[in-house]
Formats: sequence, structure tokens, C-alpha cells
Amino acid sequence: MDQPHALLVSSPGLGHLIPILELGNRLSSVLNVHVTILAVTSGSSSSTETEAIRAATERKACEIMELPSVDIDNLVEPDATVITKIVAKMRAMKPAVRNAVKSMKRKPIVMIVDLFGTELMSLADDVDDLTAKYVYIASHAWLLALVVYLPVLDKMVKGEYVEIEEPLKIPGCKPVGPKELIESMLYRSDRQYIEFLRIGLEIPMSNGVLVNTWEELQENTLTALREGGELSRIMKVPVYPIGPIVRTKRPVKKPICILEWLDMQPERSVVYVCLGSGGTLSFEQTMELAWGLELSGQRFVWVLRKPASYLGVSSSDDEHVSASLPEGFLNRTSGVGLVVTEWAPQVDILSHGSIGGFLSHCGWGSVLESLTKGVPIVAWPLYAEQWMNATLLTEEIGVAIRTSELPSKRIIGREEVASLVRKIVAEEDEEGKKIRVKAEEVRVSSERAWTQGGSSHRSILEWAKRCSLVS
Ligand SMILES: O=c1ccn([C@@H]2O[C@H](COP(=O)(O)OP(=O)(O)O[C@H]3O[C@H](CO)[C@@H](O)[C@H](O)[C@H]3O)[C@@H](O)[C@H]2O)c(=O)[nH]1
Repeated sequence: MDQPHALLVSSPGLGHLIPILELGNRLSSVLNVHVTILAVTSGSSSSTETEAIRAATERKACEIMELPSVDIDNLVEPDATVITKIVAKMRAMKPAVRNAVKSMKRKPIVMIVDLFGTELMSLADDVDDLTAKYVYIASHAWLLALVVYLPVLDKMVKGEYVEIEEPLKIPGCKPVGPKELIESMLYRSDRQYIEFLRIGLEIPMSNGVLVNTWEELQENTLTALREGGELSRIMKVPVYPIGPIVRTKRPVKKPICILEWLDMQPERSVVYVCLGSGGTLSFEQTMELAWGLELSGQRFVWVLRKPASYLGVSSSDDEHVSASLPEGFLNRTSGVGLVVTEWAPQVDILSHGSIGGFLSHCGWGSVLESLTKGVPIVAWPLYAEQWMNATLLTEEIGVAIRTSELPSKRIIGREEVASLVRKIVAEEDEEGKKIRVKAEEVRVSSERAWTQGGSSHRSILEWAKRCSLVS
């Protein structure tokens, strides 16, 4: 008999592609179903997306089709935000996705879209066998709560959210203060805000939501989303916490110099610095970060890739990157630190025993990759929902420390950088010790969630039964 077939669609940007590739891999291996992934990528300039697709294809767990990119220049203003562009691209890809599904010999019975693909769910109505449509939130449950509650807040809050004096109350959840707003809420007249409102209304029109967190990590928020109360009445459909789903360490085919360097460092002594697939800093902030790392006296691996926009367009070159470092920095820190200007093997780095901390932009993928390895975090949130993530990690979960002010609001000085790095990595600091202990507890809990009978394992089976992927 044919295996049941699940269709996954990813939106442009590595932060969206990687989670869908990993979800596909997990569905295929745990449920033994046939998985097709339609990848809407940023376009031909994104070699990192192409590489991620190539690596996932090699695993042979899923059938992956990269859909040819369509031009959206006439659909959005040139200065439109990244989110507006992603959403516009997904909208423009609807006919291509429809054609791809219609031409499939074996029709999928379930369609899963990500946060920016909710408009594609209506395609399910045109395909006979496609009876269920789900949304995959590659981030956490608090973000899900905020997005589905946004249409309520939109009516309740007068003026701009940035001017609120009282944090926004979401039933059953931690209130959302000005330091936790998602980037798309900053200006209500901006098109990306309107898109988020629409997404908030469309999520409850799905058959349910899969979310990349686990029961024990966000119990209160998940309960509020599911059981009784105003939020669950708005949510309407079941929520399945199935995380953490993250990339795993790759088999090493050839020596990787970063890992060889890490092999020579003492255990838990190195801070890994990386601001995700799209995070960049100003020239001034890069200087302060460099001075701060040097001042901390700690070992480091710093991924200082050439600044690239989220949709894969390079805006600088390697020489420019080195030129943004203080004079003599590379010489003075040689032996103590490594500056990497290329795409780094992040999961392999975070899995290495000599890593003691991660200075991260708090993209949820990076956060989970860190937590599943028990690595504590210095939160350096930049954009998207990263402000929320930093608060969640510091105030609720207790696995991170954060900068005293949002890095988007002011330059974080070298003394502060040095102190944060020392706290998280150096053995003697009390606050750091507490955070490290918590990070280890969370690692253990993350592992349990995915053991046989663990909360996420149960949750995915419950979901798969509900949509007839397994009997
Ligand atoms: O040199 C690098 C840099 C990044 N990565 C990987 O790239 C991914 C980055 O993902 P993530 O940490 O989630 O960051 P973004 O790409 O910035 O993710 C976007 O999508 C996430 C999931 O929805 C959101 O949480 C973020 O805020 C949003 O910016 C991770 O798997 C990293 O391991 C590398 O392997 N090497």
C-alpha cells in the first residue's frame, strides 16, 4: 500500500527553510510517511539556501522541489520590509504551488505551511485528497499566542504599540511589553503589520498548529492556547508542541579547521558568537563587540560573515568585514580567538565540548540548537520576534543573560560585552553558574521530550493519527 503523503511548503529565508526541512525529515523518519517539500527560496543569489536543500536531499528522507522564484519587484515598494517581501513572494507563488500539487501522481493528504504561507492553505480546497491543512510555527508558543491575539489587540490598543505604558495582556500568557514587541508591530501603518493581522486571523482557520517547542518548556502558554479561557477560544484549533526539532551534527567528511581549533581548547571555555543567517551590526557596534571580546579575556569563535540582507543579497565583501575590526585585533587575539567570515557549521560548533556560551541574536533555530546542547546564551536580539525570545530565555526559562538595552536602540559598549561574556563562560561567576545549571536541565528536558513516550513524541503521534497519516 502507498505510504500516506504529507506536503510541506517553506517560505524564503534560511530561518524558514531549515525548520521545514528538519520537520520533513522528522515526519519521514518517525511516522514513516512520504514527504514532499516545496521550497520557495529567495532566488538564485542565495547559495546558502541551495546548499541547505542539497544537504537535505542527500539524506533521501524527503522529496524536495525548489520552486523557481518569481519576480515581485512590481508588487512591493523597493523599501518594503523583509516580511512584506516574503509574504508577497508567497502570494505570488500560489499558482506555482497549485500546479506543483496538481501534477503530483500521489496526492498529499495533509498540507503544512509556515507562518508566512497561511494564504496558501486555501489551495487545499482545490485538491480532492488534501483534507487537512496545518500551520508550523518554527518559533515558540508565546509568539503563536501573540499572533493569534493580535486582531484583538488591534481593536483594543489606541495609537502605536511602541507608546504603550502598560504591557499588552494576553490571557494566560506573560504580558508583552515594549521590549518584547515583534518587529512587525512597530508601525501600524506598515504593510507588514497588516499582513501579520491577516496571518493572526488565518491561523485559526487551519485544522491545527504544530509548534517547535515542548510541553515542559512552555507549559503555561501551551495550556492557555489549548484549555478553556479566551485565548483557546480564539485559537479554536488544536496546538501540538512537537519540538525541539533542530538540525543534528553532520558526519565529518573532511577536517574542519574551526572544529580542529576547538579540539585544542579547554572544555566549556569558548564563547561562540553568531547572529544568525541575516543579522548584521553597524560598524561602530562591530568595533565595540571586538574590543569587548578582547577585554573579556575569554576564548571565542566569532562568525563575522559579510553582511547580507535576509533575502540573500550580499551588501559587502570579506575585506570590508576585516576592515571593520579594530587595528591589530586579529594579531592580538590570535590563539585566543577565531574570526570566521564564512557560513559556519553552527550545529557542529555548538555540539563541541569546548563551547561554554553562545552570544546569539536569539533566532529560534539558534536558540534550540543551543538549548539542546546545554549551552547558555548571551541574548543579543536584533529583529523579527527576537526581543520576545530574549525575554523568554532570560525571564522565564533562565538560560540566558541579556544586554541592558536592546542593541537596536543603542550601541552596547565594550565593558558590557566583556562582562556578559565573562558571566556566561567564566567558572567563578554566581549568576553565570545558575544559568549554566539551568541550561543543563533544559538540555535534559529537551531530550526527554523526544524519547519514546516523551511529550513531543506523544504529541506528534496524536497529530498524525488525527490527520490519518498513521492509524
Ligand atoms: O554561519 C551560520 C549562521 C547560521 N547558521 C544556521 O542558520 C540557522 C539560523 O536560524 P535562526 O537562528 O532561527 O535565525 P534566522 O535565520 O535569523 O531566523 C528567522 O526565523 C526564525 C524562526 O522562525 C526566527 O526565530 C528568527 O527571529 C528569524 O530571524 C540556524 O539553523 C543556524 O545553525 C549556520 O549554520 N551558520
